[in-house]
Amino acid sequence: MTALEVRDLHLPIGGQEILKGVNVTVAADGIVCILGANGVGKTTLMRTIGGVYRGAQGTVRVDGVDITNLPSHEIVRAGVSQAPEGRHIFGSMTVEENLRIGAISRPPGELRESIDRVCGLFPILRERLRQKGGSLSGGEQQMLCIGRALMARPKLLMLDEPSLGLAPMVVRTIFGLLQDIRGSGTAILLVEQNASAALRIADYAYVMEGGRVSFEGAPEALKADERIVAAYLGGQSQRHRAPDDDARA
Ligand SMILES: Nc1ncnc2c1ncn2[C@@H]1O[C@H](COP(=O)(O)OP(=O)(O)OP(=O)(O)O)[C@@H](O)[C@H]1O
Repeated sequence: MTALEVRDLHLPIGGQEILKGVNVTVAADGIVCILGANGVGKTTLMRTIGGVYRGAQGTVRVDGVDITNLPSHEIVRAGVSQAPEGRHIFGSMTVEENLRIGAISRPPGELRESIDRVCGLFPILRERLRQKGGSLSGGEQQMLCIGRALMARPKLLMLDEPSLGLAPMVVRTIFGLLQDIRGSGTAILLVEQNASAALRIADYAYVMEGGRVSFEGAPEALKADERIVAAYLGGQSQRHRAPDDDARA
């Protein structure tokens, strides 16, 4: 089963084609990452899938259902949630109120159980439920952002740069939790500048350049490609690594 199938997706903005025929697939239990330099269309791809940008050509299917160009609230109902870049937590609202906003598309009777599920994944949020969102640390705010997206019980969770501005240890914790989320039945599409961290948890990756996918494959294939390593992984390809390099990383 596929959680997401994007076929030949084109998106014009202001007369300029920003997405130029993108194909991406995420399996129902998959973690897929999208790498690429600034301005190549990664965020635009997520926003087009999520219905923030409309007027696309091509198709976007979620769990087999065509959601191309639907309004974003219908796309949330179809099973797609986003944790956007910059987190966009409501700082003057409590953690619980932030979580409730994420459940707006769901029946009210589910609310308590959904909060429990999210707090099961992120126990620190349970301790902070009555605190204001703005009082949380950066890592906790990222957890709240992901938790809020999970309140909609998505089939597909899209994350845009979740590691941005976070210490390496916090990134490790959050990326570990993404593996738990996948294990709980939600597929993940991850846009990430921190390619090393993303490739550690992804099953498959796409590299975008100029609005197109320029390379795709399993993480091992990316790590073995000298051009990809030089551009995104800042060092030697796996073929040239010393045996103990991974232990030091
Ligand atoms: N609303 C918009 N209006 C005009 N141009 C836009 C708009 N959204 C995106 N673009 C342009 O589309 C291109 C791709 O932007 P996008 O934000 O998708 O890149 P990105 O790969 O996510 O990079 P970054 O990591 O810097 O966010 C850029 O040239 C950007 O200026």
